[in-house]
Amino acid sequence: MKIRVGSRGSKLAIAQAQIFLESVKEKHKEFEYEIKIIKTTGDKIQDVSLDKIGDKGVFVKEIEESLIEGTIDLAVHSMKDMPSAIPEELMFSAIPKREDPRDALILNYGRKGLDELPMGAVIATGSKRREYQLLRYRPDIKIVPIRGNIDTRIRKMYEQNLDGLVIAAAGLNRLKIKSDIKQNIILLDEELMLPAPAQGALGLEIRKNDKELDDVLRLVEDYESAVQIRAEREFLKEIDGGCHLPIGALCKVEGENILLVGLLGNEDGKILVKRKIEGKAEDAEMLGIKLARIIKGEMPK
Ligand SMILES: NCc1[nH]cc(CCC(=O)O)c1CC(=O)O
Repeated sequence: MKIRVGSRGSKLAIAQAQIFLESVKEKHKEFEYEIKIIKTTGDKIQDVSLDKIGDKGVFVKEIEESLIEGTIDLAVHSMKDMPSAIPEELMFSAIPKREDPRDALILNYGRKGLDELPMGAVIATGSKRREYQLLRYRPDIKIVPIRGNIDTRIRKMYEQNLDGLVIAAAGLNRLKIKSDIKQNIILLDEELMLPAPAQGALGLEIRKNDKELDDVLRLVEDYESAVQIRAEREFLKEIDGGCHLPIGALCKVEGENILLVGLLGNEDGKILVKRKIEGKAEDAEMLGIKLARIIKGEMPK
């Protein structure tokens, strides 16, 4: 079978589609694919901050239209960029093994670590979740906004002589970006920096009626990743926040049990509520909803 796969044109989008598709080929010898690049609204508008151009849908709308029209059969997305609701005609297939969910800090030349940064050091991020959690740990740090794909962000760090940049470890790993003489990459512990719901996971979007493709993709399902994503995405959906609020979630699986940590803050970051819940893996969705309700109940009106 030959599958037409839609992907955004960024290096990261193409790399993660290829890495994933090669892993399917290993399990299913007859599997063949071609990648079609689709330019989304989010890719076209590069100079506007994301909270101003609308919801998460800006990176997926054109790709979903191609799926529905039938010009592609599969879209490989970063699950964390996916809105809670997808079109009726479509569904997510299997959840493959998740990359490292943590955030990483890329430090410019000579900077040793977060604790060693001088007072008033300048760190770039466009995410409220990253900004406010970093400020909790180091209130003296100055946060500046940044946009663009991973290479562009790193280039801007050098050009503007910033001290560092927060970015998803998954993206760095997939693009094989490592520490070197010019930059030092450190992973941020989830205690300090709770990741975005589903960070590091892929969302495999297909047509609901494409049973044949769904069966093939099920070969690469990863049980633990699937449970984590169910809990974290259900938490996100119930929080119903939008990208102007800091929202984080991370689920850990221990056999049949899970531990889910969730975070919600207000717009200016003065309030950050972080709580956890434990239970059975089979109740992942319900626990996500329950935790979201607990946290929302603690937010001042
Ligand atoms: N928001 C953009 C985006 N979408 C997915 C990733 C990284 C890969 C992933 O989390 O799956 C990134 C870059 C980042 O957040 O630093």
